[in-house]
Amino acid sequence: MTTSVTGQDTDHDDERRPDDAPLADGPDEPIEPIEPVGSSDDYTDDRLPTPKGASRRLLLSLLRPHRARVALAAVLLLAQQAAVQAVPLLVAYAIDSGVPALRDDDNGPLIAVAVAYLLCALGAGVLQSSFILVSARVNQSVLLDLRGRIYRHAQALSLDFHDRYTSGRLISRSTSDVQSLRELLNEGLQEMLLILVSVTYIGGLLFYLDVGLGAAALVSLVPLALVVRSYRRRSAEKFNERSTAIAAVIVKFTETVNGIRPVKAFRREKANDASFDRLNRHHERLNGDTIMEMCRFVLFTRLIGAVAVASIVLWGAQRVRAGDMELGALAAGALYIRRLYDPLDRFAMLLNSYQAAVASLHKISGLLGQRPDVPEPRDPAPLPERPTERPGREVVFDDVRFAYRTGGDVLPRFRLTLAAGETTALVGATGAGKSTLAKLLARFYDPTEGRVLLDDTDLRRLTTTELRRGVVMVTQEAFLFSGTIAENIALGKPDATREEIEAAARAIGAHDFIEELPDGYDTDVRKRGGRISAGQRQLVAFARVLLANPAVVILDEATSSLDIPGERAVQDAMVTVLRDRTALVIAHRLSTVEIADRVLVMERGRVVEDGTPADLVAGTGHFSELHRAWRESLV
Ligand SMILES: Nc1ncnc2c1ncn2[C@@H]1O[C@H](COP(=O)(O)OP(=O)(O)OP(=O)(O)O)[C@@H](O)[C@H]1O
Repeated sequence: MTTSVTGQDTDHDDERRPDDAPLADGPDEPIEPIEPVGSSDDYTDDRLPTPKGASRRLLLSLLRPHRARVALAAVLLLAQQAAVQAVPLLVAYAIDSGVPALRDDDNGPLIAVAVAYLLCALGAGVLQSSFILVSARVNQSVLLDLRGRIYRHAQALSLDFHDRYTSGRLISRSTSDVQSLRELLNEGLQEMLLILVSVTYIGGLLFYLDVGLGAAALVSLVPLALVVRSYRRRSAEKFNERSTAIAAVIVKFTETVNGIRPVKAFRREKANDASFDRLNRHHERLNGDTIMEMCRFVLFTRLIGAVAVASIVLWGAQRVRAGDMELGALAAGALYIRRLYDPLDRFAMLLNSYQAAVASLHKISGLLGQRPDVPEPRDPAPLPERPTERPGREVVFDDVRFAYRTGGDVLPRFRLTLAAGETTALVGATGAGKSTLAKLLARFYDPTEGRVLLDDTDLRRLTTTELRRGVVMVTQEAFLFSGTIAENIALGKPDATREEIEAAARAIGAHDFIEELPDGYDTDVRKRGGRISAGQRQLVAFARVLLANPAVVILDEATSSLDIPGERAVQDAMVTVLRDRTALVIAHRLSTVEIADRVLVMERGRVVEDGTPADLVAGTGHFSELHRAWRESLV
């Protein structure tokens, strides 16, 4: 998708969006190459090449700023578990010492046990709430940071990436994938830690009560560990597939909503229903698979747990009878062993959310690992001062060759100079390479070979800010962002005053219609009454450019003709925008070509005719033919 100052998608998007083409290595990067994470990107299964350990590194980098809170949460958790796990010990003490003392009329030990119990229960409650509070703060910050990172990164990635990855997938990353991480962090991780800490405590306490009991419990954990391992392995793949499947559902949904006009125009509703239904069912089927895996896991762990508890209690009873163990120790031991196995069902659920989160984190880290094909320079060069005596800047395509990732050369090697301050019209059949040439000048892509120079400075050496100050592209259908008309114009210069905004609108001829809107410049473009026509949107986009005041402007003229009064207004505005700049116009109208200083006719990626409009009309080439046809169509 090609976005510009107007934020609009240029043509061809739909043809290039599909994920089905295998992608070759990225273009050469002569200046400051950044190692791409991977070269063969298979987007069909929604996975980007992710280096080993990337998810872990991502999680650590998210947690690092909250080290102190994480440490505090760990201490709170350890203390809370110490309080919780002291209870069976108190029971053992009550049975073995409290009850015999009571028989001797000494109720002191039992009262001590009761007080200790109360303190433990109270302490555990307070510690647990503090733990929840501290960890919730960490989780919130982590998720906030992660969503922000995804958004910033998505904006920073090149058009080439967006052409292939689709907006639906990006939405899926920042919604359902972040959500599954949220579920893990908010509930899953806390409980998992709780279980792990409690299992460690219980193990230690069982050994303390009786070495035999401890050893028996430890042995019973071996089959359990095997079952957990096998479940993790089997379900990991299922979760990955499920997360891919939900992304496909979201992709289909956003594609339909984004393309609702063609959907209706071509009566695609039924066909879309069918394919959406297929994707939806596929996702549900995978969901069912993950639930089956969990059922299997619960069944096995329950079985192992029941057998282990029964065997240990029977064996312990024998030892009590033989006088090898105190009754209190057996009672406490039985309580501990139950506590050891009780949370296992929960553990299965937690493993589920853990697996889902791992799959999501993997995908997110794959996305965040992508490097822009059009990177920021490490050694930026400033643009030279604009000489006052001449407007615009000189543009040179210096031995440029260009191929998209997916095919052969679209622009074979060429050299082209656009003189400062001149308006050049690009004409040619569809697919000739006009937009590609324009996109190279806007640095939406970098040349495969050669350089694009702006006043002798390679575009690759300009920072984004400097580049956008120097070159602005306006695409066919001006896109308005949510906000007011004034805000939309001010995109060209965020610190512009209201006077400057109005002056730009006046110069473009947009002031009158803006004043007639319900709230004038403060009309919200997404609200009722704020809807404006295609021609008016163009005018707003032109006012934006005028305010941005770039040295070079690239214009992709709308192919569809506007109504005549509208066209006149747009045409006049265009002349204003082009004045005193170097301009490259992908021209679809004769009137536009006629105001150009120079016309380039393109055919299969090459410039086949080059001259002033008058020269070319007088000649015998393609342009004179085109010109004749144009003239005839106007009669
Ligand atoms: N992102 C892309 N990935 C792969 N191929 C592309 C991409 N964009 C354009 N192409 C191909 O490059 C060639 C030139 O396309 P380009 O859009 O530059 O033509 P154009 O002259 O601007 O056409 P139109 O007048 O229809 O806009 C076409 O064959 C097109 O299919």
